[in-house]
Amino acid sequence: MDFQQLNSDFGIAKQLEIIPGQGGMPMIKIGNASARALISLYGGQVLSFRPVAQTEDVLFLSSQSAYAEGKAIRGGIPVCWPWFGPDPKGLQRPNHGFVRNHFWQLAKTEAVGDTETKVSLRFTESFKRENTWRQPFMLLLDISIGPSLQLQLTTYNTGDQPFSITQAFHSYFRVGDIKRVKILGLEDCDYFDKLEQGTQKIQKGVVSVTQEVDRVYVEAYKNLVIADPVLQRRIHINSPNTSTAVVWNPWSKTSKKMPDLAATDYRRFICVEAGNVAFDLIKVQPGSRFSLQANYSLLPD
Ligand SMILES: O=P(O)(O)OC[C@H]1O[C@H](O)[C@H](O)[C@@H](O)[C@@H]1O
Repeated sequence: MDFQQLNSDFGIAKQLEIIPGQGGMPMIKIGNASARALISLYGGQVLSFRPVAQTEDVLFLSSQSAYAEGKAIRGGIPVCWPWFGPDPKGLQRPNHGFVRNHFWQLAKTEAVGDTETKVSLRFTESFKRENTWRQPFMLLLDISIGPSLQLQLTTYNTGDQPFSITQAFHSYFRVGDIKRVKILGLEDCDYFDKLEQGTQKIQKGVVSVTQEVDRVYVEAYKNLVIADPVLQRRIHINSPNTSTAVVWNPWSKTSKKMPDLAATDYRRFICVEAGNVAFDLIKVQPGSRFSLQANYSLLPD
């Protein structure tokens, strides 16, 4: 990786630098008047986002994470595409698709004054991909680092056949104490409980997490809030083009089976994932595109 060339093509003085990160992987380090952020080209993954007034990161990143080709980075916001969860065809292809396990290309960087920095990453069909995904495509991930964190993942169908995808921003949010967190905005929604073979249930009241959870909420609201009384903040998640949301925390027992999480890490994060998951299948016609968007902002609790 030629960091000098990357910086000469994409660096922005006093705002954006491409650095060798963990495992020598290229990472984009951003600092502007609004926030600090770190984005990995491997996985096209935002690893850190911290508005300047905050002492704690908005995102959780595991200190035990692997930074190795073929493995996903545990934390931040992995991109799940072109399927969410296990391989829909049962062909043993990776969980959550393949783009979180490959390098993306840096396509564009831009400073909007000194308060917002924009980065666009590209993943094209010419990249190494699973040989069982043959549909031509191009993915563009637009990231805005400002007072809030904004993501837009656009899928372009560049072939002559339609294809269908599921997808998600698998966001790991840093919380003060999982047992005291409340997730607002899913009240009365139906959900599939993945821990009980997908049994359908109804959410009564706000979501609190006191044990392992793995749920796909359907007809979920576009605005969700994680209320965190310990860090005294609320994380607002807005995702206009989705009708599903996933809530996941592995808790102590399942965490122990995960080599890239420390034993007590489950207390410090919650995954609330905006996406088009399960029955929210998106069909992308030849020559057309679809954008998954999410906006993450903070307010005091
Ligand atoms: O370990 P990973 O492949 O990153 O998946 C981690 C988790 O992601 C999602 O939240 C799924 O709903 C879970 O079933 C899965 O365990």
